[in-house]
Amino acid sequence: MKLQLALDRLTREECLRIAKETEESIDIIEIGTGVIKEYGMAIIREMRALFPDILILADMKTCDAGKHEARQAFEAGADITTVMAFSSDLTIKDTLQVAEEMGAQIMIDLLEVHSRDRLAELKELGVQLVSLHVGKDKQTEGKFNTALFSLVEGFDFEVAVAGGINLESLPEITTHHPDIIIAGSSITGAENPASVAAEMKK
Ligand SMILES: O=C(CO)[C@H](O)[C@H](O)COP(=O)(O)O
Repeated sequence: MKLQLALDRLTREECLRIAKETEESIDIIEIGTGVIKEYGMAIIREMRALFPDILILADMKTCDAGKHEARQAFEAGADITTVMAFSSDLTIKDTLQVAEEMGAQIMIDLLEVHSRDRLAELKELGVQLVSLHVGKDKQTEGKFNTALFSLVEGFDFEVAVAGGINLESLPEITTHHPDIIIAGSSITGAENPASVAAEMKK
């Protein structure tokens, strides 16, 4: 089970500091969508240079122009980039093709997707990695809960989970054996990010 640190709504300096403080406990550094909007591909390049041995995920949340955006992220040094599950099948196919060509990976973000039919279509398209995700705004109505695993039950996907996950909710979530736990604000907003990340990893 990998731990992915989501760096969202932070300055460049905060991203670098928190990644440095937590690097021993994390397997994947996620450059959040808002951070990419602020700093562009430059921050992915910078993180790649600073953390050559940690996987980097660019949370591009691509929903169109898939080939171009996937290439952009991978050329900047990302190992994984995200594509929205509601995107056209053509977009998903194109990004999977670019990932294969470049030896990288696509994570399909299931944000607001509730239909298992769509999961079957994603499987058919060749998707391997999906993320069950309760968005930031939706978290005001409730954070990630284990009932959400029913969407992917019976499908052979690698599964990441995200949406306000913290030390309190983690033990129940891990009983479902997701492949990747994504934690953002519970680490980045903590007084001591390194100790929360270490505790989560443990
Ligand atoms: O993709 C995201 C927001 O769209 C976040 O990376 C994800 O939700 C994890 O952050 P948090 O633990 O703060 O919810």
